[in-house]
Amino acid sequence: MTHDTNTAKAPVTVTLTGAGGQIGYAAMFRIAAGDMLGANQPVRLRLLEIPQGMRGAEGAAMELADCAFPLLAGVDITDDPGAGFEGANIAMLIGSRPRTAGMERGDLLAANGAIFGPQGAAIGAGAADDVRVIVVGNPANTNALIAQQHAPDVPASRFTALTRLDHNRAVGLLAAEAGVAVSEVDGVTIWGNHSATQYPDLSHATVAGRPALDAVDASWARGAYIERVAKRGAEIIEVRGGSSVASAANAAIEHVRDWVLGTGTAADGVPRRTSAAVVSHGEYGVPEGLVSSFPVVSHGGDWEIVEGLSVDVFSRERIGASVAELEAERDAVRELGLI
Ligand SMILES: NC(=O)c1ccc[n+]([C@@H]2O[C@H](COP(=O)([O-])OP(=O)(O)OC[C@H]3O[C@@H](n4cnc5c(N)ncnc54)[C@H](O)[C@@H]3O)[C@@H](O)[C@H]2O)c1
Ligand SMILES: O=C(O)C[C@H](O)C(=O)O
Repeated sequence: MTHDTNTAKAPVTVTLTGAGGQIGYAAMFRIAAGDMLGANQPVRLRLLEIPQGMRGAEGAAMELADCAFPLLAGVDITDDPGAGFEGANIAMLIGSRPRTAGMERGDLLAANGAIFGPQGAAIGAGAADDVRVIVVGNPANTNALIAQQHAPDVPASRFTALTRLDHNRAVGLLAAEAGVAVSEVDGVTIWGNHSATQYPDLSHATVAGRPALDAVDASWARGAYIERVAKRGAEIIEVRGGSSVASAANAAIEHVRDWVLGTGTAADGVPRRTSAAVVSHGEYGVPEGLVSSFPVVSHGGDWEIVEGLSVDVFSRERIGASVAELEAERDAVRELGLI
């Protein structure tokens, strides 16, 4: 019989904003079960809401208690960002309005952008020294930029935005087209913004060990595929009648898990890559400071952009278009006085 040593480790404090909403609800039970930080890592959950969302968060906390998760060291519920981020090691910024049919994610900038400055400032004021922030609320990249700009004393590399959902969509759709298992797909990259301009790039992807562009029709890979991945969020809204929830929660959990525990290596010893929106230092010509999606690996608790991949003219144009949109969003939030 194995002896459970969970209690020997200090709990990690995970702050979830929007904990009374859909994605928060889908995420918190998996986090408390150990899916994000591992089966031996106790967690303390901080549920941060606005007053209207407090009952939802309270109800969810009651259900958490009813699960009696051995790893759950405690749950706090608050509508005060200062208390919500105090000592936070992981901050998952989900709370904000989702788009509805007919909207682009960028249309949420004015409605949601104002949330992220005060939350960034509260993270800067009170979070733990090792805080890692993932922004899920849309438009995620630019909201992450806003939060980061309000926390000048926190290393910029600790602010990220979620494009893992796009990455997972891109992997799933490629596997289906090629008729292989998801586990046989490697090297897919999402570049740019979590928006309709994003570029799911198969230039360096492989399917069962062979170049993806040989395994599927290249005109599909550089046409309908890109469109389908980039507009998958809208497709879900259309079919489900509401924006993605469980797949978004799953992607956010995978993003944090890989960030903290590492992306590791495949059986052949090659580092496993994924996609995440991180602050650019000018890699691949993306202007410094923008929060853009890149091919990344993580080890030692830090994301590292995979450099040196060849970028052909087609890819260069697609990346450029998405980055131009990120620049326009940055300029718009400057105009609005949000940064
Ligand atoms: N990046 C991605 O891949 C991705 C994927 C799916 C959804 N999203 C985005 O995630 C966000 C949340 O989606 P949802 O379905 O959970 O929405 P939801 O409406 O179900 O829940 C949002 C919750 O956030 C709370 N909230 C609002 N302002 C807040 C604040 N200042 N502090 C704390 N909480 C606050 C609300 O009270 C509500 O309970 C949306 O912006 C959506 O577009 C992003
Ligand atoms: O598309 C949306 O508005 C929700 C989310 O960003 C998604 O990609 O599913």
